[in-house]
Amino acid sequence: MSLVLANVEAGYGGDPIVHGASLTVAPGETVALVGPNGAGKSTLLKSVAGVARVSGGTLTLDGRDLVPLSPAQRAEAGAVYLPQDRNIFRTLTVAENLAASAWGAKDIARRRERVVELLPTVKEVMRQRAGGLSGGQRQMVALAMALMAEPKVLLVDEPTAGLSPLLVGEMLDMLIGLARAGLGLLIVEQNARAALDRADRALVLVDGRVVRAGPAAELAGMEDFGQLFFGEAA
Ligand SMILES: Nc1ncnc2c1ncn2[C@@H]1O[C@H](COP(=O)(O)OP(=O)(O)OP(=O)(O)O)[C@@H](O)[C@H]1O
Repeated sequence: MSLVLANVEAGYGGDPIVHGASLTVAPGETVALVGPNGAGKSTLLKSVAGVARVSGGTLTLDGRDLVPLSPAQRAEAGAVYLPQDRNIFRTLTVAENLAASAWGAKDIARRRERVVELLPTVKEVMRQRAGGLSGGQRQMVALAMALMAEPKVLLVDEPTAGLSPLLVGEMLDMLIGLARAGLGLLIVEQNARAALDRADRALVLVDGRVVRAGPAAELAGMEDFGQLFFGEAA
């Protein structure tokens, strides 16, 4: 088991926002965090990344306690965070962007080859300036940049934000393809149905608490799905 959270309480220094969340992400597995706006999904993801504060419970990656580590140390340990608003350097080429995000690694060329194996379409835009790419291509480059850190588990916050409905599916399929290649994937996703259709397992967060957890396909079929997510009448 790669990433393990047990009874995690997390927030930003004031009252906790996430209360007692437990989850695991194994290599090769995709776990989706879904739930209504403001439920604490991003905060839970940030608590793994080291951007939000863990005030209770335990958080380990391959048995190593992540809580005392800085965000950079967590990335080095293998827990790599891809924030929703990840900046790419618009005036640099894609190749330069990838090199800049390899955390000073000495084996940049090898890492880049591995990233191209995982995301072959990146190769087509490698020499282009990032600022000239489409929104979907820029998302892909941001993902490729995160992969340059060689994550064991990738923490992705709303990867489909701002994408057209057609690209939502493509982006999620691409992410799940990465997980199948061996890394663990923890995704916060607004498009709950699209995520549940594809992920292996899922957790539904409401008011900072995990109210459902299980195989994604089972959660997709739950009777009170609409009520939980959209406040629809049962
Ligand atoms: N940096 C911060 N400092 C203090 N409170 C914050 C911070 N970021 C988020 N919050 C608060 O934490 C709560 C949960 O927000 P969070 O972004 O984790 O929810 P979410 O489920 O990801 O929602 P959304 O789907 O709208 O992004 C909200 O009340 C929000 O105002």
